[in-house]
Amino acid sequence: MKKIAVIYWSGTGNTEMMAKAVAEGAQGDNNEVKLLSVDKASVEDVMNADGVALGCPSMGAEVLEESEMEPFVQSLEKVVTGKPLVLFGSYDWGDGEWMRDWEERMKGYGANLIAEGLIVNLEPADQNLDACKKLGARLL
Ligand SMILES: Cc1cc2nc3c(=O)[nH]c(=O)nc-3n(C[C@H](O)[C@H](O)[C@H](O)COP(=O)(O)O)c2cc1C
Repeated sequence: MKKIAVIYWSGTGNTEMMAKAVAEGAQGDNNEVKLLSVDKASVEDVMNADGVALGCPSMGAEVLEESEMEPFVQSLEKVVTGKPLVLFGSYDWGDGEWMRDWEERMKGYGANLIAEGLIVNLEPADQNLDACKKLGARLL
C-alpha cells in the first residue's frame, strides 16, 4: 500500500475535477489517498506521502495562484528531493507556459517528475478525466 497526496487549488472547479480523477486513479487496489485543497494541506502531507500530485490552473499571467498555491509550492523547496511527483491543471487562453515553468521549478527542487504535466483547456471532458486517472496511476 502506498500513501499518495493529491493537493490542489481551484477557483471555478475545473482543476478540482481533475484532482478528483487523479485521486481515483491513484487509489488503485488499496492505496491510501489524501485529496486536499491546498488550504487544508501541510508540508507534512507531502513529506509523509510516497507520491504526490499537485494541481493548479494557470492564473495571473501564466503563474500559479498567488495567495495559497504559490506559497505552498515555495514551502516544498527543501522537502521534495527525490519525491515522485506529477503536476496537473486547467487553463484557458494560454499555451501552457505556467505548466512548463512549474515543471522546471519542481525539477530544480530535485523532485522526481514521473510524467509530463497534464494540462486541460477549461472544464475537463471525459477523455481528459481518463487521462487524469492514468496520471494518478503513474504514482503507484
Ligand atoms: C485571474 C485569472 C487569471 C488567469 N490567467 C490565465 C493565464 O494566464 N493563462 C491561461 O491560459 N488561463 C488563465 N486563466 C484561466 C484559468 O486558468 C481557467 O479558467 C481555468 O479553467 C480555471 O481553473 P479552475 O476552475 O480550477 O479555477 C485565468 C483565470 C483567472 C480567473
